[in-house]
Amino acid sequence: MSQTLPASPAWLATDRLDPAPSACQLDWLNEQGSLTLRLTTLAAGAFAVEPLAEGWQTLRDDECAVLGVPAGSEGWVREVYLLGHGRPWVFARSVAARSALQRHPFALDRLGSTSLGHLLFRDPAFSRQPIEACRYPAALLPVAVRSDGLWGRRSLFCQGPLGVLVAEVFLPALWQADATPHT
Ligand SMILES: C=C(O[C@@H]1C=C(C(=O)O)C=C[C@H]1O)C(=O)O
Repeated sequence: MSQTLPASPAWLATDRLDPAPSACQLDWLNEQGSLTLRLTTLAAGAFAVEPLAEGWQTLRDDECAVLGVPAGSEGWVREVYLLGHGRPWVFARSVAARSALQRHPFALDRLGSTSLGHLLFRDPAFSRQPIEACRYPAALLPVAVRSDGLWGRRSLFCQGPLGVLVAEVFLPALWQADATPHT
């Protein structure tokens, strides 16, 4: 029996999404600044990063394509929840190719509950490529937050030949929080 592979996200420029997200969702999808900073503001400081899984894995084909490495390449994978008031608001998966990290060390594996954003937005040498978005395949989410049709985005942060691909999936609890700011 053939093994069914998890769906691969269909990433598109955010102005090509059809049907289009709501204006609020598009505003978040297109956020050019640090998501950590924006979430911290929305949470009035009650923000945290919860690491879920970290380690060397075979990267997905769509990740290898963006990182410019052969399909089936290994890389460091960091999956986290970004929490507001202790609730998961965003699921994030950040990856970098082993071949690039061996040449250009980057503390992706030593962050723990420190936000990756502090590294990427601190050093001006990191440039961000255009943001893409998709309805993120539920099968690629942690079971606890698995749901069809959630909006996800990804962008590649580059520092010379080092690329860090960051994907963020916006969870329903964020839309509730954004609609009703915490009192
Ligand atoms: C890129 C950023 O870093 C955030 C922090 C992450 C982490 O700590 O793993 C992952 C995704 C990002 O939303 C950011 O703050 O914009």
